Amino acid sequence: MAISLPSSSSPFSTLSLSRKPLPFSCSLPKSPIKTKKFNARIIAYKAGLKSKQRIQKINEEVSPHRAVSAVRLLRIEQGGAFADLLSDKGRGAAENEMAYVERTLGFRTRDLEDRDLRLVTDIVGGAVRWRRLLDHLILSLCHEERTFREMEPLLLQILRIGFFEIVKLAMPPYAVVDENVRLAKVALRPGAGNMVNGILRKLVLLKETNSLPLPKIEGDARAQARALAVIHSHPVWMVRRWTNFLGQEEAIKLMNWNNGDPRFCLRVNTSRGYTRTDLVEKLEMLKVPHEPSPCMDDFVRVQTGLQTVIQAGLLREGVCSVQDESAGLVVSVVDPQPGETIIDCCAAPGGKTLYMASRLRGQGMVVAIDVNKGRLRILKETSKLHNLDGAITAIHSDLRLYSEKTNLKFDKVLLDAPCSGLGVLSKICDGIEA
Ligand SMILES: C[S@@+](CC[C@H](N)C(=O)[O-])C[C@H]1O[C@@H](n2cnc3c(N)ncnc32)[C@H](O)[C@@H]1O
Repeated sequence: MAISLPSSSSPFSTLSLSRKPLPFSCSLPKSPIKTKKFNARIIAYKAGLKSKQRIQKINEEVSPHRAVSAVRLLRIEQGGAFADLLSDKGRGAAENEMAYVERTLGFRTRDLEDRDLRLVTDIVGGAVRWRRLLDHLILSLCHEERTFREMEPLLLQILRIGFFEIVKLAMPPYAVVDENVRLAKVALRPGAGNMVNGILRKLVLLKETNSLPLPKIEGDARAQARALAVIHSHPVWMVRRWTNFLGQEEAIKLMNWNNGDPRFCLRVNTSRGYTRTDLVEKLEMLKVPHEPSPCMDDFVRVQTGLQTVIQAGLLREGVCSVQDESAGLVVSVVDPQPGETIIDCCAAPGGKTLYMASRLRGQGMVVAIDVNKGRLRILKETSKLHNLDGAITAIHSDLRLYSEKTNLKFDKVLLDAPCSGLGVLSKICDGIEA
Protein backbone atom coordinates (compact mmCIF):
# COMPACT_ATOMS: atom_id res chain seq x y z
CA MET A 1 0.00 0.00 0.00
CA ALA A 2 1.36 3.42 -0.91
CA ILE A 3 1.62 5.82 1.96
CA SER A 4 1.68 9.52 1.14
CA LEU A 5 3.42 11.75 3.62
CA PRO A 6 1.96 15.14 4.34
CA SER A 7 3.89 18.13 3.02
CA SER A 8 6.78 19.19 5.22
CA SER A 9 5.40 22.66 5.86
CA SER A 10 2.36 21.35 7.70
CA PRO A 11 2.47 21.05 11.49
CA PHE A 12 1.21 17.46 11.06
CA SER A 13 4.41 16.53 9.30
CA THR A 14 6.44 18.04 12.13
CA LEU A 15 4.36 15.88 14.46
CA SER A 16 4.54 12.68 12.51
CA LEU A 17 8.11 12.82 11.23
CA SER A 18 10.03 14.37 14.08
CA ARG A 19 7.64 13.45 16.86
CA LYS A 20 8.20 16.86 18.44
CA PRO A 21 5.16 17.93 20.42
CA LEU A 22 3.17 20.75 18.92
CA PRO A 23 3.02 23.90 21.04
CA PHE A 24 -0.65 23.20 21.77
CA SER A 25 -2.48 19.99 22.72
CA CYS A 26 -3.81 18.34 19.62
CA SER A 27 -6.35 15.61 19.21
CA LEU A 28 -8.23 14.62 16.10
CA PRO A 29 -11.28 16.82 15.62
CA LYS A 30 -14.65 15.11 16.03
CA SER A 31 -17.21 17.76 15.27
CA PRO A 32 -17.25 20.50 12.57
CA ILE A 33 -17.06 23.15 15.31
CA LYS A 34 -13.93 21.56 16.73
CA THR A 35 -12.49 21.37 13.19
CA LYS A 36 -12.89 25.12 12.81
CA LYS A 37 -11.19 25.79 16.15
CA PHE A 38 -8.50 23.29 15.36
CA ASN A 39 -7.80 24.87 11.95
CA ALA A 40 -7.72 28.32 13.48
CA ARG A 41 -5.08 27.14 15.95
CA ILE A 42 -3.02 25.65 13.15
CA ILE A 43 -3.24 28.91 11.18
CA ALA A 44 -2.21 30.87 14.25
CA TYR A 45 0.68 28.47 14.81
CA LYS A 46 1.82 28.81 11.20
CA ALA A 47 1.54 32.61 11.34
CA GLY A 48 3.62 32.60 14.52
CA LEU A 49 6.23 30.44 12.83
CA LYS A 50 6.29 32.71 9.80
CA SER A 51 6.74 35.91 11.78
CA LYS A 52 9.45 34.20 13.86
CA GLN A 53 11.26 33.15 10.69
CA ARG A 54 10.85 36.70 9.36
CA ILE A 55 12.36 38.25 12.43
CA GLN A 56 15.21 35.76 12.44
CA LYS A 57 16.05 36.31 8.79
CA ILE A 58 16.17 40.10 8.68
CA ASN A 59 19.75 41.05 8.01
CA GLU A 60 20.92 44.24 9.68
CA GLU A 61 24.48 44.24 8.31
CA VAL A 62 23.77 44.87 4.66
CA SER A 63 22.42 48.18 3.37
CA PRO A 64 18.85 47.33 2.28
CA HIS A 65 18.82 49.54 -0.80
CA ARG A 66 21.93 47.84 -2.21
CA ALA A 67 20.51 44.37 -1.59
CA VAL A 68 17.25 45.30 -3.31
CA SER A 69 19.11 47.03 -6.16
CA ALA A 70 21.24 43.93 -6.81
CA VAL A 71 18.14 41.73 -6.97
CA ARG A 72 16.31 44.16 -9.26
CA LEU A 73 19.31 44.26 -11.59
CA LEU A 74 19.31 40.46 -11.71
CA ARG A 75 15.58 40.45 -12.52
CA ILE A 76 16.14 42.94 -15.33
CA GLU A 77 19.05 41.04 -16.83
CA GLN A 78 17.86 37.48 -16.36
CA GLY A 79 14.09 37.83 -16.28
CA GLY A 80 13.70 40.64 -18.82
CA ALA A 81 11.87 42.86 -16.31
CA PHE A 82 11.54 46.55 -17.21
CA ALA A 83 13.39 48.89 -14.85
CA ASP A 84 10.58 51.45 -14.83
CA LEU A 85 7.88 48.89 -14.04
CA LEU A 86 9.89 47.51 -11.11
CA SER A 87 9.60 50.97 -9.53
CA ASP A 88 5.79 50.86 -9.58
CA LYS A 89 4.38 50.81 -6.07
CA GLY A 90 1.25 48.74 -6.55
CA ARG A 91 -0.55 46.88 -3.76
CA GLY A 92 1.67 44.21 -2.21
CA ALA A 93 4.66 45.28 -4.31
CA ALA A 94 6.92 45.79 -1.30
CA GLU A 95 6.06 42.36 0.13
CA ASN A 96 6.66 40.70 -3.27
CA GLU A 97 9.94 42.48 -3.60
CA MET A 98 11.11 41.29 -0.19
CA ALA A 99 10.11 37.74 -1.08
CA TYR A 100 12.30 38.02 -4.21
CA VAL A 101 15.18 39.37 -2.13
CA GLU A 102 14.86 36.51 0.35
CA ARG A 103 14.70 33.85 -2.35
CA THR A 104 17.68 35.29 -4.22
CA LEU A 105 19.98 36.35 -1.39
CA GLY A 106 18.85 33.98 1.36
CA PHE A 107 17.96 36.77 3.81
CA ARG A 108 15.48 39.59 4.22
CA THR A 109 16.34 43.20 4.73
CA ARG A 110 14.30 45.65 6.76
CA ASP A 111 11.42 47.20 4.83
CA LEU A 112 12.48 50.03 2.54
CA GLU A 113 11.66 53.61 3.45
CA ASP A 114 10.90 56.22 0.80
CA ARG A 115 14.50 57.44 0.88
CA ASP A 116 15.76 53.87 0.27
CA LEU A 117 13.33 53.49 -2.62
CA ARG A 118 14.64 56.64 -4.27
CA LEU A 119 18.20 55.31 -3.91
CA VAL A 120 17.14 51.99 -5.44
CA THR A 121 15.55 53.80 -8.40
CA ASP A 122 18.70 55.89 -8.93
CA ILE A 123 21.13 53.00 -8.61
CA VAL A 124 19.17 50.55 -10.75
CA GLY A 125 18.38 53.17 -13.40
CA GLY A 126 22.00 54.34 -13.49
CA ALA A 127 23.54 50.87 -13.54
CA VAL A 128 21.28 49.89 -16.44
CA ARG A 129 21.86 53.13 -18.35
CA TRP A 130 25.67 53.01 -17.88
CA ARG A 131 26.07 49.25 -18.25
CA ARG A 132 28.35 49.46 -21.30
CA LEU A 133 30.80 51.77 -19.58
CA LEU A 134 30.63 49.93 -16.25
CA ASP A 135 31.26 46.54 -17.86
CA HIS A 136 34.17 47.95 -19.85
CA LEU A 137 35.74 49.23 -16.62
CA ILE A 138 35.06 46.01 -14.68
CA LEU A 139 36.55 43.95 -17.53
CA SER A 140 39.63 46.19 -17.66
CA LEU A 141 40.21 45.69 -13.95
CA CYS A 142 39.79 41.90 -13.90
CA HIS A 143 42.99 39.83 -14.12
CA GLU A 144 41.80 38.03 -17.23
CA GLU A 145 38.86 38.31 -19.59
CA ARG A 146 37.59 34.88 -18.50
CA THR A 147 37.09 36.13 -14.94
CA PHE A 148 34.66 38.72 -16.27
CA ARG A 149 32.95 36.50 -18.85
CA GLU A 150 32.36 33.69 -16.36
CA MET A 151 31.52 35.88 -13.38
CA GLU A 152 28.44 34.73 -11.45
CA PRO A 153 25.51 37.05 -12.20
CA LEU A 154 24.94 38.33 -8.64
CA LEU A 155 28.62 39.19 -8.19
CA LEU A 156 28.57 41.13 -11.46
CA GLN A 157 25.53 43.14 -10.32
CA ILE A 158 27.24 44.00 -7.02
CA LEU A 159 30.32 45.21 -8.92
CA ARG A 160 28.15 47.25 -11.29
CA ILE A 161 26.51 48.93 -8.29
CA GLY A 162 29.89 49.73 -6.73
CA PHE A 163 31.37 51.01 -10.00
CA PHE A 164 28.32 53.18 -10.68
CA GLU A 165 28.40 54.66 -7.17
CA ILE A 166 32.10 55.51 -7.44
CA VAL A 167 32.35 56.61 -11.07
CA LYS A 168 29.00 58.33 -11.67
CA LEU A 169 27.55 59.19 -8.26
CA ALA A 170 30.94 60.20 -6.82
CA MET A 171 29.93 58.74 -3.45
CA PRO A 172 32.53 58.49 -0.63
CA PRO A 173 34.60 55.67 -2.13
CA TYR A 174 35.63 53.73 0.96
CA ALA A 175 32.07 53.57 2.28
CA VAL A 176 30.99 52.21 -1.13
CA VAL A 177 33.76 49.60 -1.02
CA ASP A 178 32.85 48.48 2.52
CA GLU A 179 29.12 48.26 1.84
CA ASN A 180 29.44 46.28 -1.38
CA VAL A 181 32.08 43.96 0.08
CA ARG A 182 29.68 43.19 2.93
CA LEU A 183 26.83 42.50 0.52
CA ALA A 184 29.00 40.10 -1.51
CA LYS A 185 30.19 38.33 1.66
CA VAL A 186 26.72 37.86 3.11
CA ALA A 187 24.86 37.12 -0.12
CA LEU A 188 27.58 34.94 -1.69
CA ARG A 189 30.64 33.99 0.38
CA PRO A 190 33.76 35.58 1.94
CA GLY A 191 35.86 34.98 -1.22
CA ALA A 192 33.39 36.97 -3.32
CA GLY A 193 33.70 39.82 -0.83
CA ASN A 194 37.50 39.73 -1.16
CA MET A 195 37.21 39.92 -4.93
CA VAL A 196 34.84 42.93 -4.75
CA ASN A 197 37.27 44.54 -2.31
CA GLY A 198 40.28 44.09 -4.64
CA ILE A 199 38.56 45.35 -7.79
CA LEU A 200 36.77 48.31 -6.17
CA ARG A 201 39.96 49.47 -4.43
CA LYS A 202 41.80 49.41 -7.77
CA LEU A 203 38.98 51.51 -9.24
CA VAL A 204 39.18 54.03 -6.39
CA LEU A 205 42.93 54.51 -6.97
CA LEU A 206 42.45 54.98 -10.74
CA LYS A 207 39.63 57.46 -10.18
CA GLU A 208 41.67 59.43 -7.65
CA THR A 209 44.59 59.68 -10.09
CA ASN A 210 42.25 60.53 -12.96
CA SER A 211 43.41 57.51 -14.95
CA LEU A 212 40.31 55.42 -15.56
CA PRO A 213 40.97 52.95 -18.41
CA LEU A 214 38.71 54.61 -21.01
CA PRO A 215 39.00 53.78 -24.73
CA LYS A 216 40.72 56.38 -26.93
CA ILE A 217 38.70 58.09 -29.66
CA GLU A 218 41.01 57.32 -32.56
CA GLY A 219 41.25 55.27 -35.76
CA ASP A 220 38.62 55.04 -38.50
CA ALA A 221 34.97 56.05 -38.10
CA ARG A 222 33.94 52.61 -36.86
CA ALA A 223 36.70 52.48 -34.22
CA GLN A 224 35.82 55.97 -33.01
CA ALA A 225 32.15 55.05 -32.81
CA ARG A 226 33.06 51.99 -30.73
CA ALA A 227 35.03 54.12 -28.29
CA LEU A 228 32.26 56.74 -28.03
CA ALA A 229 29.72 53.97 -27.53
CA VAL A 230 31.60 52.81 -24.42
CA ILE A 231 32.31 56.26 -23.01
CA HIS A 232 28.70 57.45 -23.43
CA SER A 233 27.12 54.01 -22.99
CA HIS A 234 25.11 53.92 -26.22
CA PRO A 235 24.91 51.18 -28.88
CA VAL A 236 27.51 51.50 -31.66
CA TRP A 237 24.80 51.67 -34.37
CA MET A 238 23.19 54.70 -32.70
CA VAL A 239 26.52 56.49 -32.37
CA ARG A 240 27.32 55.81 -36.04
CA ARG A 241 23.93 56.96 -37.24
CA TRP A 242 23.97 60.19 -35.22
CA THR A 243 27.61 60.91 -36.10
CA ASN A 244 26.77 60.48 -39.79
CA PHE A 245 23.69 62.73 -39.59
CA LEU A 246 24.82 65.34 -37.07
CA GLY A 247 28.63 65.18 -36.85
CA GLN A 248 30.58 63.97 -33.81
CA GLU A 249 30.19 67.08 -31.67
CA GLU A 250 26.38 67.17 -31.93
CA ALA A 251 26.14 63.40 -31.50
CA ILE A 252 28.07 63.69 -28.22
CA LYS A 253 25.75 66.51 -27.07
CA LEU A 254 22.76 64.32 -27.84
CA MET A 255 24.21 61.39 -25.88
CA ASN A 256 24.96 63.69 -22.93
CA TRP A 257 21.33 64.88 -23.07
CA ASN A 258 20.11 61.28 -23.05
CA ASN A 259 22.30 60.49 -20.06
CA GLY A 260 21.38 63.65 -18.15
CA ASP A 261 18.66 64.03 -15.55
CA PRO A 262 15.33 63.92 -17.35
CA ARG A 263 12.80 66.71 -16.89
CA PHE A 264 9.23 65.59 -16.39
CA CYS A 265 6.02 67.52 -16.81
CA LEU A 266 2.72 67.13 -15.02
CA ARG A 267 -0.57 68.08 -16.63
CA VAL A 268 -3.33 69.07 -14.25
CA ASN A 269 -6.59 67.21 -14.79
CA THR A 270 -9.08 70.00 -15.36
CA SER A 271 -11.72 67.35 -16.10
CA ARG A 272 -11.62 66.47 -12.39
CA GLY A 273 -12.08 70.11 -11.49
CA TYR A 274 -8.45 70.81 -10.51
CA THR A 275 -6.62 73.94 -11.60
CA ARG A 276 -2.91 74.48 -12.09
CA THR A 277 -2.91 76.53 -8.87
CA ASP A 278 -4.26 73.45 -7.00
CA LEU A 279 -1.47 71.32 -8.43
CA VAL A 280 1.18 73.91 -7.57
CA GLU A 281 -0.11 74.07 -3.97
CA LYS A 282 0.13 70.28 -3.65
CA LEU A 283 3.68 70.29 -5.05
CA GLU A 284 4.66 72.99 -2.60
CA MET A 285 3.25 70.94 0.28
CA LEU A 286 5.26 67.94 -0.93
CA LYS A 287 8.36 70.18 -1.32
CA VAL A 288 8.78 69.10 -4.95
CA PRO A 289 10.71 71.78 -6.89
CA HIS A 290 8.62 72.90 -9.84
CA GLU A 291 8.00 75.70 -12.32
CA PRO A 292 4.93 76.41 -14.44
CA SER A 293 5.40 75.62 -18.12
CA PRO A 294 6.00 78.86 -20.02
CA CYS A 295 4.20 77.52 -23.11
CA MET A 296 1.30 75.35 -21.84
CA ASP A 297 -1.25 76.62 -19.29
CA ASP A 298 -2.12 73.20 -17.83
CA PHE A 299 1.46 71.98 -17.41
CA VAL A 300 4.04 72.18 -14.60
CA ARG A 301 7.71 71.17 -14.97
CA VAL A 302 9.43 69.05 -12.30
CA GLN A 303 13.12 68.22 -12.49
CA THR A 304 13.29 66.00 -9.41
CA GLY A 305 10.70 64.54 -7.08
CA LEU A 306 8.56 62.56 -9.49
CA GLN A 307 8.73 59.56 -7.13
CA THR A 308 7.38 61.79 -4.33
CA VAL A 309 4.47 62.82 -6.57
CA ILE A 310 3.74 59.18 -7.36
CA GLN A 311 4.02 58.08 -3.74
CA ALA A 312 1.73 60.89 -2.59
CA GLY A 313 -0.96 59.41 -4.87
CA LEU A 314 -1.43 62.44 -7.14
CA LEU A 315 -1.55 60.23 -10.25
CA ARG A 316 -3.62 57.49 -8.63
CA GLU A 317 -6.20 60.02 -7.43
CA GLY A 318 -6.41 61.65 -10.86
CA VAL A 319 -5.12 65.06 -9.79
CA CYS A 320 -2.61 65.13 -12.64
CA SER A 321 -0.94 63.00 -15.30
CA VAL A 322 2.68 62.71 -16.34
CA GLN A 323 2.72 64.18 -19.84
CA ASP A 324 5.42 65.90 -21.82
CA GLU A 325 4.84 69.46 -22.98
CA SER A 326 5.68 68.25 -26.50
CA ALA A 327 2.64 65.93 -26.36
CA GLY A 328 0.56 68.85 -25.09
CA LEU A 329 1.74 71.00 -27.99
CA VAL A 330 0.47 68.37 -30.46
CA VAL A 331 -2.97 68.67 -28.85
CA SER A 332 -2.72 72.46 -29.10
CA VAL A 333 -2.21 72.08 -32.84
CA VAL A 334 -5.36 69.93 -33.05
CA ASP A 335 -7.02 72.62 -30.89
CA PRO A 336 -10.15 70.66 -29.83
CA GLN A 337 -13.26 72.84 -29.53
CA PRO A 338 -16.47 72.00 -27.61
CA GLY A 339 -18.95 70.17 -29.86
CA GLU A 340 -16.34 68.64 -32.20
CA THR A 341 -15.91 64.97 -33.08
CA ILE A 342 -12.25 63.99 -33.32
CA ILE A 343 -10.70 60.68 -34.34
CA ASP A 344 -7.44 59.66 -32.62
CA CYS A 345 -6.09 56.98 -34.96
CA CYS A 346 -3.28 55.45 -32.84
CA ALA A 347 -4.58 56.41 -29.44
CA ALA A 348 -3.26 54.14 -26.69
CA PRO A 349 -2.20 54.48 -23.92
CA GLY A 350 -4.15 57.68 -24.36
CA GLY A 351 -2.19 60.70 -23.15
CA LYS A 352 -3.29 62.86 -26.08
CA THR A 353 -6.80 61.36 -26.23
CA LEU A 354 -7.42 62.35 -22.61
CA TYR A 355 -6.08 65.84 -23.05
CA MET A 356 -8.15 66.36 -26.20
CA ALA A 357 -11.27 65.03 -24.47
CA SER A 358 -10.75 67.36 -21.50
CA ARG A 359 -10.55 70.32 -23.87
CA LEU A 360 -14.00 69.47 -25.31
CA ARG A 361 -15.44 70.67 -21.95
CA GLY A 362 -18.22 68.08 -21.89
CA GLN A 363 -19.47 68.64 -25.45
CA GLY A 364 -18.25 66.45 -28.31
CA MET A 365 -16.45 63.11 -28.62
CA VAL A 366 -13.00 61.63 -29.22
CA VAL A 367 -13.07 58.27 -31.02
CA ALA A 368 -9.91 56.47 -29.89
CA ILE A 369 -8.69 53.58 -32.07
CA ASP A 370 -5.83 51.25 -31.23
CA VAL A 371 -4.78 47.81 -32.40
CA ASN A 372 -3.27 46.92 -29.02
CA LYS A 373 -5.91 45.64 -26.61
CA GLY A 374 -3.76 45.90 -23.46
CA ARG A 375 -2.75 49.49 -24.13
CA LEU A 376 -6.35 50.36 -25.00
CA ARG A 377 -7.43 48.93 -21.63
CA ILE A 378 -5.12 51.42 -19.91
CA LEU A 379 -6.78 54.20 -21.91
CA LYS A 380 -10.25 53.05 -20.82
CA GLU A 381 -9.26 52.79 -17.16
CA THR A 382 -7.61 56.22 -17.14
CA SER A 383 -10.56 57.83 -18.90
CA LYS A 384 -12.80 56.62 -16.03
CA LEU A 385 -10.34 57.92 -13.43
CA HIS A 386 -10.35 61.31 -15.12
CA ASN A 387 -14.16 61.48 -15.49
CA LEU A 388 -13.77 61.47 -19.25
CA ASP A 389 -15.30 58.12 -20.20
CA GLY A 390 -18.42 59.92 -21.45
CA ALA A 391 -16.32 61.91 -23.91
CA ILE A 392 -14.25 59.02 -25.31
CA THR A 393 -15.32 56.04 -27.45
CA ALA A 394 -12.52 53.47 -27.38
CA ILE A 395 -12.41 51.06 -30.32
CA HIS A 396 -10.12 48.07 -30.52
CA SER A 397 -9.27 47.73 -34.19
CA ASP A 398 -6.58 47.94 -36.80
CA LEU A 399 -7.02 51.41 -38.24
CA ARG A 400 -6.69 50.07 -41.79
CA LEU A 401 -9.66 47.71 -41.30
CA TYR A 402 -11.70 50.28 -39.40
CA SER A 403 -11.26 52.89 -42.12
CA GLU A 404 -12.56 50.42 -44.70
CA LYS A 405 -15.75 49.57 -42.86
CA THR A 406 -16.79 52.98 -41.53
CA ASN A 407 -18.11 56.01 -43.35
CA LEU A 408 -18.20 58.28 -40.29
CA LYS A 409 -16.93 61.81 -40.80
CA PHE A 410 -14.84 63.68 -38.22
CA ASP A 411 -14.04 67.33 -37.66
CA LYS A 412 -10.40 66.60 -36.92
CA VAL A 413 -7.95 63.69 -37.23
CA LEU A 414 -4.90 62.97 -35.06
CA LEU A 415 -2.53 60.27 -36.34
CA ASP A 416 0.22 59.62 -33.78
CA ALA A 417 1.83 56.64 -35.52
CA PRO A 418 4.38 54.40 -33.74
CA CYS A 419 7.85 55.92 -33.57
CA SER A 420 11.35 54.87 -32.52
CA GLY A 421 11.13 56.63 -29.14
CA LEU A 422 14.69 57.92 -29.64
CA GLY A 423 13.54 61.39 -28.58
CA VAL A 424 12.71 60.31 -25.02
CA LEU A 425 15.72 58.16 -24.15
CA SER A 426 16.57 60.34 -21.16
CA LYS A 427 13.25 59.35 -19.57
CA ILE A 428 13.59 55.59 -19.98
CA CYS A 429 16.66 54.21 -18.26
CA ASP A 430 16.58 50.90 -20.19
CA GLY A 431 15.46 52.58 -23.43
CA ILE A 432 18.95 52.86 -24.89
CA GLU A 433 19.73 49.16 -24.60
CA ALA A 434 16.17 48.09 -25.40
C1 LIG B 1 3.09 56.43 -30.48
S1 LIG B 1 1.90 55.30 -29.84
C2 LIG B 1 0.53 56.35 -29.59
C3 LIG B 1 0.65 57.18 -28.32
C4 LIG B 1 -0.66 57.90 -28.00
N1 LIG B 1 -1.08 58.78 -29.05
C5 LIG B 1 -0.56 58.70 -26.71
O1 LIG B 1 -0.46 59.92 -26.73
O2 LIG B 1 -0.59 58.07 -25.64
C6 LIG B 1 1.39 54.43 -31.27
C7 LIG B 1 0.19 53.51 -31.09
O3 LIG B 1 -0.21 53.06 -32.39
C8 LIG B 1 -0.83 51.80 -32.26
N2 LIG B 1 -0.91 51.18 -33.60
C9 LIG B 1 0.08 50.68 -34.36
N3 LIG B 1 -0.40 50.23 -35.53
C10 LIG B 1 -1.74 50.44 -35.52
C11 LIG B 1 -2.80 50.17 -36.45
N4 LIG B 1 -2.56 49.59 -37.60
N5 LIG B 1 -4.04 50.51 -36.10
C12 LIG B 1 -4.29 51.10 -34.89
N6 LIG B 1 -3.33 51.36 -33.98
C13 LIG B 1 -2.07 51.04 -34.29
C14 LIG B 1 0.10 51.10 -31.28
O4 LIG B 1 -0.57 50.02 -30.66
C15 LIG B 1 0.46 52.23 -30.31
O5 LIG B 1 -0.38 52.18 -29.19
